[in-house]
Amino acid sequence: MEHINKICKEQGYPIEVENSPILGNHAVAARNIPRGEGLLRAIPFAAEVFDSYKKRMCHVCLLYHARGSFQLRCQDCDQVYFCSAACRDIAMGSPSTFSTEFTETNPDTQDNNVSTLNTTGGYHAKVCRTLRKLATWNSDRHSKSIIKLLLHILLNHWKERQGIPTTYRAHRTLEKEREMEKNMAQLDNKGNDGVESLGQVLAAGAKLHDGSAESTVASDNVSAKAPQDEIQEPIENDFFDMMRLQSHFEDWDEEDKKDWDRQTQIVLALLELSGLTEIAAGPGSKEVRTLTAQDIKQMISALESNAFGMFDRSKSKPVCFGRAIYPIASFFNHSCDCNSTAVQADGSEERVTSDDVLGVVGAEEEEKQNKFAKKKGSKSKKSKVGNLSDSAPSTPLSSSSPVPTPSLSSPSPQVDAAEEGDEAMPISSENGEEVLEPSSEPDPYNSRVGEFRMMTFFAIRDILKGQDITISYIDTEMPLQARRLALLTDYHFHCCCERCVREEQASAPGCSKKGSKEKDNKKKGGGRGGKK
Ligand SMILES: C[S@@+](CC[C@H](N)C(=O)[O-])C[C@H]1O[C@@H](n2cnc3c(N)ncnc32)[C@H](O)[C@@H]1O
Repeated sequence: MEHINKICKEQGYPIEVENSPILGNHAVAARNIPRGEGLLRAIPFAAEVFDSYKKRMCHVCLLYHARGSFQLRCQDCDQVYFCSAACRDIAMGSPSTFSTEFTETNPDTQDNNVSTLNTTGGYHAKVCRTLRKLATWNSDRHSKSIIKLLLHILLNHWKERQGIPTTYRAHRTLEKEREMEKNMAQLDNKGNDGVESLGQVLAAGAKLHDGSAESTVASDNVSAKAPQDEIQEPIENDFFDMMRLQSHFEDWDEEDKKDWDRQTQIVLALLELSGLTEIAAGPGSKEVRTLTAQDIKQMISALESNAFGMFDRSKSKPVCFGRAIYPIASFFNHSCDCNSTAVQADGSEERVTSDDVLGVVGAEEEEKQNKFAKKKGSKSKKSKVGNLSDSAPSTPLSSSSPVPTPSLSSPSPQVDAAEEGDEAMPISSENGEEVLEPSSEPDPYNSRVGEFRMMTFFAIRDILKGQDITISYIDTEMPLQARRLALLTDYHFHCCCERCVREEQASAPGCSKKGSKEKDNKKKGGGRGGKK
């Protein structure tokens, strides 16, 4: 974990990842952290939308269109949709290439000043055929969505090996170019009498995007600033961080294991179709090795236990429309009395701050705010991560924290429910749903478009140096047995957090019979199988 700790330190994040035999990899406080301080910003290594929502999510910046569907798409596979020409060009390659002269008219946007830098060469082509095949495969939607996520993880690893920038980086390059363009236009307007020199203008543009301006966490006083106060560069993990995530394949039910044994050969064949069956032999290694069936099962199991849900929170009940994997965020262990929470950006205009998360609003004030939000027709500007439970707790998690419980979500019943739910709500332009016309597309150069579902963690209590930093994966308002059953069923572990131990000891001492009670319940039909 040394390299992750180095990155966190360099970027001013007050966390470290430690390893212990009992807790595995887990986040701890690198220094004392006051309540409300930002802990981390992270970008997904890969994200995947459920088939039935594919037209609503931009495949590149992960912007979700809550009211209808996007129009731009790959016409060959019809599996990936884009909010803008810029996002499409990042995935599919752009018709023009970068030159010092900015391009003429962009045929899609009719915008004369938009340059379409070809940063990626269109990596989507590598998986296009496979996605088309996968779409016609008669398998359950859960398996298909996990396989799609796996495909994109391996595609992103291939991109890493080719030196192709991540979609986030490519998007930032476009933003930077746009900024320079604006600055140059400004200079033109000022003409020869302009007060600023070309050098000054370009330097200003570059400064905006070299991370230093956005990440103004002072290197000499790291603790003085927090991600919620400044736009701090998020952590982008690599493939081998993903490979460090815990897998629980061995704990799966026999039936689930057999299911995946059968599907693994098909998965390997699909990966073969995209030339994605090889991975680097190790971090930074130029040598490669071929993926085995065991690798695939371990990775699928790791995705099941570690992926976060992406939720549409514009509805009265949050709807899960896909999964995203943020390796560093998955190192946060669970506690039923957690000390941090996470918020997932959803492309709304304003950035979330700790005030949004911690601001204790009285019931009356809250009602007023809700009314106001409804009146404006605006959706919530923040999207609390996860929430396995559709009935997300709106009441305080604990008396000291008014924060609804975030949680990891991949193996949740609600994920399936969301997939099912969409059947009743097909997305098409014919059924009267809103389709974004190119003219009304969001500005593709606005970094806030989609936000890449950037996840921000905040401390919801004071955390002392060396203490574990925890989030909650489930609704912690449930009683002990129900909490433990949920964690065993969906995450395959027996929770021994302080609160569980305390409550257990209050009723019957000892936390030694690891999960026996919950396993009994599960056998009696109280829980779901490993593969959802
Ligand atoms: C999302 S991962 C967290 C990172 C994990 N510790 C690792 O090494 O990759 C979730 C897994 O961590 C372990 N875990 C997290 N919270 C725990 C807790 N309160 N009690 C026991 N195990 C826990 C379980 O194995 C669980 O499946």
